[in-house]
Amino acid sequence: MEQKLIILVTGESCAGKDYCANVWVSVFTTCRHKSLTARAVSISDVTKREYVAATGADLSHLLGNRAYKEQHRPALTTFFQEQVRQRPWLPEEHFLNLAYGARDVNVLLITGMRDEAPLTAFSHLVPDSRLLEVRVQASEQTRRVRRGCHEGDDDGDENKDNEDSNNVRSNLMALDYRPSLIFDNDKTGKEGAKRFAENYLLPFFHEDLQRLANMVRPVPDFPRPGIEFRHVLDISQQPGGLALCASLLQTHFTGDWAKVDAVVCCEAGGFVYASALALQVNVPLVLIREAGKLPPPTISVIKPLSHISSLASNSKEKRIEMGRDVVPRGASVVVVDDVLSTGETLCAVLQLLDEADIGAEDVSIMAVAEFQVHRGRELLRRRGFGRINIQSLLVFGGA
Ligand SMILES: O=P(O)(O)OC[C@H]1O[C@H](OP(=O)(O)OP(=O)(O)O)[C@H](O)[C@@H]1O
Ligand SMILES: Nc1ncnc2[nH]cnc12
Repeated sequence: MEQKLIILVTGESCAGKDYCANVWVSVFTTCRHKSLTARAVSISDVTKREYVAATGADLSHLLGNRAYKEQHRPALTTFFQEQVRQRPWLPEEHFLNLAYGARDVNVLLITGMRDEAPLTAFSHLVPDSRLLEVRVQASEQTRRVRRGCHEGDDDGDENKDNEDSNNVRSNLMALDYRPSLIFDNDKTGKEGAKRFAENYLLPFFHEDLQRLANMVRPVPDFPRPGIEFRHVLDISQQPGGLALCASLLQTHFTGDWAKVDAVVCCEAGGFVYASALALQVNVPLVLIREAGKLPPPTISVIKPLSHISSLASNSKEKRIEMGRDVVPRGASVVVVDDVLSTGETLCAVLQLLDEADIGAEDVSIMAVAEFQVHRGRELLRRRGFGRINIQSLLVFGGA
């Protein structure tokens, strides 16, 4: 079976999360190039069921009747908070229950999420699936209108009171993390949502991406017993591999190449794909090397070992460097690497860019392959780089 795609559909109340999720289900299931199955579910329904079991409230009213739900909202919120206090792993449990329950479909869309940065919080739990967060946005005015006219249209969000009384949270700029994709849902009707899915969601099932994944062979017990190594660099050693990878990096980038001043990469793996991409998009490279290899003036930072290098070597860390004046201040850059696993390498690169006065707001990251189980995104967020757009062409499970 195809790799499963799990889409967390987030956004403010009445932005149209459930509406969009259902439109996107129909785009997947009616796709002419591929036979795909898809389902949308709300993660907050589980809490509602547990609330009903504990209080005797009416489930069907709670799921479908807005007025009834409004009446129960404060109690529901308190109930959920108390549940999480007693069982801190509840959000993870709920998420996993939905993921396991959807083993039969190619695409699972989850609405009703309350978690901050849910991709960072959950992706390691489903390391074999690709997890995306799509944030649905609409203006305050549109949301107010929708709240009035979508009688009975439940968007599964018990946190409405908090959100609506707090305009800071309602501003995407105020989010301290970056969703994978943002859909502007101000216009009425399905057309915009459909086009969005065709342009940004269906490409994850394109045969070229599958062809790229097939070029990465698994190598058992390397560099240590029990590790299934994925030879990501081997893509470049196969006929057409480098060109395919560069072209997918170019087309999957959600930013605008015309606004990118440099492609930044770190030796050795990063050099390979970044060079091919830079050639294709006609943007200069910025090369980060191990200390002592570049002529002065340089700036440098300590880089802890990557996950795979820490398995293969006894040393602890090294120093990496880049030319001090190669990136003009205020430039926009895309960092390209072959692998994202623990995120230590990317953190060091971002620190180096920071030293060069390139702020996180001017950086995007593209990795050829991500190993979600090592929680690289979580590390980046903890180190203050959570608002950077990170895109990975391939996602692999395993150690
Ligand atoms: O997220 P991380 O755990 O940091 O892993 C990712 C890094 O691992 C590999 O590099 P490595 O430092 O092993 O050296 P190489 O590129 O020379 O193979 C790869 O090229 C990435 O840069
Ligand atoms: N299994 C794996 N194969 C290749 N690179 C990795 N980095 C982290 N885990 C890896």
